Amino acid sequence: MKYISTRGNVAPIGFIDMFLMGLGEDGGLIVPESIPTVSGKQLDQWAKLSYQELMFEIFSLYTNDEIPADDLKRLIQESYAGFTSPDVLPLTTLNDSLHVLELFHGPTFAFKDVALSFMGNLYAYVAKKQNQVINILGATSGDTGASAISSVRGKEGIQICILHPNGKVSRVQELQMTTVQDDNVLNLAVNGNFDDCQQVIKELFADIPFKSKYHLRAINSINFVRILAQSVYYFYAYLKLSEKARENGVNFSIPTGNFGNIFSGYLAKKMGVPIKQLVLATNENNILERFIREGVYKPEGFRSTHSPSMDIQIASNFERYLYYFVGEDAVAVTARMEKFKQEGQLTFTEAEVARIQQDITAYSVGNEECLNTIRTYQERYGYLLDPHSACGIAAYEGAGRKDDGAFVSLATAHPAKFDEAIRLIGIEQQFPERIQELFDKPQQQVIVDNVKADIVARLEGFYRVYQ
Ligand SMILES: Cc1ncc(COP(=O)(O)O)c(C=O)c1O
Ligand SMILES: N[C@@H](CCOP(=O)(O)O)C(=O)O
Repeated sequence: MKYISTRGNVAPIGFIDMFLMGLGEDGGLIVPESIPTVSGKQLDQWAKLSYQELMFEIFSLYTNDEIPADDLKRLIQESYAGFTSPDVLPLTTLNDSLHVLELFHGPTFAFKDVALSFMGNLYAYVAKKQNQVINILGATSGDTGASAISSVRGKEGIQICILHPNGKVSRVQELQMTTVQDDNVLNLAVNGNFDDCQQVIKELFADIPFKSKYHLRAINSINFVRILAQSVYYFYAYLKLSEKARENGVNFSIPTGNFGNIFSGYLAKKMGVPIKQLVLATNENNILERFIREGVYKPEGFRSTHSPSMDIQIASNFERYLYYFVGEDAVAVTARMEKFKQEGQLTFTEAEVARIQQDITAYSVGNEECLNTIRTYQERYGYLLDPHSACGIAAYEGAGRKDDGAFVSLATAHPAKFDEAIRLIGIEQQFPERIQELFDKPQQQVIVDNVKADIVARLEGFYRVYQ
């Protein structure tokens, strides 16, 4: 298996090189040259596998044996040892057709741990094998940063800098990132929003001399390994449902911001998971919903919502979807992305919108609707949703076709991470100990304006130069 760029100007590379490259050096996103498929028979044979065993099988289709099987198995086992559920990702049934896949039982209580616990270990493995310094640069609206820091803090050969929007993450997210005292961690709190942070890091990844000098590495979903690791939970959810529950197929409702969570489902479907509907849930930052409903991809005023991790306008993985939408034609992707850069928007024809809607159904969730959903599900099922997971459920309620098989709604964070919203509906929750203890710890972060030169100066003072 080789990997190429959506813009067509990266010579095919192997798995480890793809992992290290992160963003394509031509500014595109990395995708596999061809997507491996899994037959129904093979899927059935995987039904009894543990999460770790399933992940090993799926990754083996992509790694070209560049990581010996025993090493890959060990890395996977170690990555999920810190998850608190024996199932890693428990599937909770709320009613005959609605199931919630809980992706938040990792060290930082959000779904990002599913991929990043593994990626942290993989970076440490590569650093050791290749005697490399790994300088990680990431942008976060709160969860990716906390999870990435947790996965590499104190690890030899790795430095990590995370940019987050100052004052626009939840209190717990901020504490999770900034109470880490290890020397290999730098938190930059940027006076701006998540899109500003993401813009800066994408520019730095596209600056090849800078990237090479520091050997910059990505943990965001621009890195295909993130997407691949997240695709595993779609297989897992499908296989965890009883044969009876999934006899008419399976559908997913997916809280989405950077398009990574849903793109992983799109990939799993292309690999052979018999998924019928992919329902994309956004909050009031609904560029993706407008793209799917109206065929206009255009950022509009940023809003702070009760689901701050999804307060995103420009979605990284949109380009990966575009690549498959235009028939894996890198020239067409480049032309459209160039147009987007020039004109600030992309429009799609009616016929194209109809095709997009065959792939994905979209629903945007207002702030009040988000809170009402949390309240209703607490009353109806005694189940406390976090505001992001509530967007997924609201989208299932508002846009899912219920007569079309089982529905799995992805629960992407623990409600304790977003107590600001939970309190608004009058619910007082007990925090898990690992969250409660954060409130007594000192914080370390550097507040910077959204000025690229200032951010670069901070990075240059922090990263080790690769010799
Ligand atoms: C809790 C939570 N849910 C959902 C999402 C959406 O995921 P993605 O941006 O990968 O689509 C994010 C991050 O954006 C998140 O942190
Ligand atoms: N919600 C994310 C935003 C970054 O997205 P990523 O999937 O590209 O890492 C976060 O919590 O930081």
